[in-house]
Amino acid sequence: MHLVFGVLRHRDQLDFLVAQLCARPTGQIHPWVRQALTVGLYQIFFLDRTPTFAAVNETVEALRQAGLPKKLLGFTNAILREALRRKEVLAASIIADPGNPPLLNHPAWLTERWQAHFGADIMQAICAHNNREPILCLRAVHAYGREPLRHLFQKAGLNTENGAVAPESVLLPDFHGEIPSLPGFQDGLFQIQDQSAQLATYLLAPFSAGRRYLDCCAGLGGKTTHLAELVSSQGSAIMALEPDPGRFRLLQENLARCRSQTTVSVRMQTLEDFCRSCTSRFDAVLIDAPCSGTGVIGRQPDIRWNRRAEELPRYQQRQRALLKLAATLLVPGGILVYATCSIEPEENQQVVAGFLNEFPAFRLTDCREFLASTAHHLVSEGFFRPLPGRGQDGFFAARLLRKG
Ligand SMILES: C[S@@+](CC[C@H](N)C(=O)[O-])C[C@H]1O[C@@H](n2cnc3c(N)ncnc32)[C@H](O)[C@@H]1O
Repeated sequence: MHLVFGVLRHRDQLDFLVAQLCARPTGQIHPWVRQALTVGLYQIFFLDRTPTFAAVNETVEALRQAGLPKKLLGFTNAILREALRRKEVLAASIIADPGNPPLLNHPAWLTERWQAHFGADIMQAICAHNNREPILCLRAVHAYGREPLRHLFQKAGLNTENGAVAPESVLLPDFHGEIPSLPGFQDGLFQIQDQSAQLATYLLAPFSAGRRYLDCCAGLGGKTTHLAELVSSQGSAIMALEPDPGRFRLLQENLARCRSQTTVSVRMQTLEDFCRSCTSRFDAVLIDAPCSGTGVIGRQPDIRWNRRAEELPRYQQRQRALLKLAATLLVPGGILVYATCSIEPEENQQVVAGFLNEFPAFRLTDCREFLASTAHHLVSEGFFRPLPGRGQDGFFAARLLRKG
């Protein structure tokens, strides 16, 4: 997984190296050889824990096991050895080549739109962030607390940091192991959750007694479990929907691990199906909508290569439909939080603007009031919209109030 993700995070640079090292045009190289070369070159140029002879031998061996002819094995071997000979000069050329545009390892349609929306410097900072290995970010459960959790990790020899923006967040910058091996996992002392996602749940405030909450797109339950910790257990109830069977199973597991006192009911259902039979109304509804995921490309590096600009209107259409449905489930005075892990205005501000136009009974409230002061700089025009950065994913949330 590390090798595959690494290749996806450095694809432009690796393709550039292949082009420098092979006399024939890249398009004419056998596709398996080309892919194997990028995996070998990734280890040679970006990893210091793989001995170079192993990177060469294992790459050639992988192609041998795939049944490729000897001639192609020899070709691969020769290219990788040539890369070792010219490593220093080539390494310098992929970092900064003054005569050429920087190799950003993102498709042009994304870098061009980010440059247009945020300017060249921020676009390059987002790409640089997405090209680094992400830092593991956890949310300490409310009842246990962040400092005791850090203490527990420190006793196990783990290096930890407080996240800069979310009050319950703990970063583990050097940890690359199995999550269940972390102390406190089985006891439900933390959940894996990025800082931006952690902050989003606070927008569902108030958390007073006797309120009913609906999490329309619960996924693995990152926000559902957080909400279950934040709400008053006195008479409050949470309903969570997740139609995907695999995610639904993990949602149930995560809820069981979090051991909250609050009643959480779960349904393996779409919002559309739920609305058909639901007669109850809720005080707060969260719609964490399916989206392009351009805010989480650092964690899921394949997203940058798999998405297309033409897909954004389709996402928008679905998001508008889900938001409209969710709005029908609120009591007067209720709170509707719309969120995505996209940084594209089509999926965010445009969806909210279209909704407010169509539903004058709702108005936007300023997210700042509900977030810790450490996160106030992430709010603009009332929206919570952090860009990808250290220990923080790109995210969007709007808090809408149904007028009384
Ligand atoms: C962005 S993810 C949710 C992440 C989750 N809230 C969390 O905090 O971990 C969106 C989820 O919506 C679910 N989904 C997709 N279509 C849906 C629909 N029509 N109704 C309800 N959920 C849906 C997807 O299966 C996916 O798990």
